[in-house]
Amino acid sequence: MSDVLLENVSMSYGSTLAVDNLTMTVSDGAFVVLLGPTGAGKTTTLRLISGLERPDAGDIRIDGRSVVNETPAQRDVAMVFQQYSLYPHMTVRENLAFPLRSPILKTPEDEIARKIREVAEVLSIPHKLDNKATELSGGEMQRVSIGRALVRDPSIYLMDEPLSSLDAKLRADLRVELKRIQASLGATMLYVTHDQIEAMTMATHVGVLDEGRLVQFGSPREIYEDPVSLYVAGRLGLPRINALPAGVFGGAPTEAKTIGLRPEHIAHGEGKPSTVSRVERLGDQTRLHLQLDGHDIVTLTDPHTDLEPGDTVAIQPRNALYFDAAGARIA
Ligand SMILES: Nc1ncnc2c1ncn2[C@@H]1O[C@H](COP(=O)(O)OP(=O)(O)OP(=O)(O)O)[C@@H](O)[C@H]1O
Repeated sequence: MSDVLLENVSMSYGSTLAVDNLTMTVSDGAFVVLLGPTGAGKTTTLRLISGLERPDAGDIRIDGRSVVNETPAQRDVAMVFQQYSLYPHMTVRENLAFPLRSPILKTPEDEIARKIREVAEVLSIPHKLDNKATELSGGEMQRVSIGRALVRDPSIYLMDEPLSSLDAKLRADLRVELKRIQASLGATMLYVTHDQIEAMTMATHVGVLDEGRLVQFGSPREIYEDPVSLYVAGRLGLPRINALPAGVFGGAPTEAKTIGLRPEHIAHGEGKPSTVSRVERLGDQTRLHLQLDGHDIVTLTDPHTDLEPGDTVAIQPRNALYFDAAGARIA
């Protein structure tokens, strides 16, 4: 596996600047998750590294070697797309073997057989190896797509929401399995997801993109606890961080325009009276929707709470984050 470095990389589609002067290192063995809303440039970043797109400016290095003039095959990256992309006329076994038989890798047949067995086991598809790709369910096809990357030992795995089309149980199982495989292989991974749990549990580092720019890079915990802006604070955490006018509870720094309160950073029992507007019981947690001076707030409460809409709850902030008028963090 390898270090992958993007250095001042920019790329436009026509007049749309998709990636804007992006500098980022994916270190050997790191699991980097890219976060950002739709259109932020996540997929384009993966396509630039894989060689499916060429940067207009900047350099991309794999293990110190500039790869911008190399073909995707020469770069030796493995990409998994959100939508499976299998060869429909081939069996699962042939699909998995395909990348290993490339003229560049030329893997011996006994090793191909061993790798296919291993990967099929991990992905729970050994009984499907002789099926045609078209004879699989959507979830099975996506597992084969992931398997096609995992049979290889590329310089980096690039995965674009690989689990998003799977059902909840399979997604949870494969999340744990992918993380285990990555850690045990010491694989370098760049992974796009909108899933909060995947980002928090799989990533060693999170990169937050905003309109093609990297606005923060750090451990999931840093991004969650110490965001540089309101935009970054809104990318991690479910329910999302509450953003309210800075003065609602008093005591805000003078420059502050907005107070950011994560659901778990709202203490109940003392402070300003708020009105319960909705109680959402999710089983393991109960979300409390509150109204305070005309603002909606979402917080968490005891799963067995007796609170009902119309009740009054006194609340006060604990560990608030403050942001200025431009959304930059000031405290
Ligand atoms: N083939 C294309 N032609 C023209 N514009 C494109 C093309 N692909 C992407 N774009 C534009 O480039 C920008 C970045 O797109 P990109 O797909 O990288 O975003 P993303 O963060 O991956 O979004 P999503 O979460 O929806 O996948 C967007 O404004 C998008 O509309």
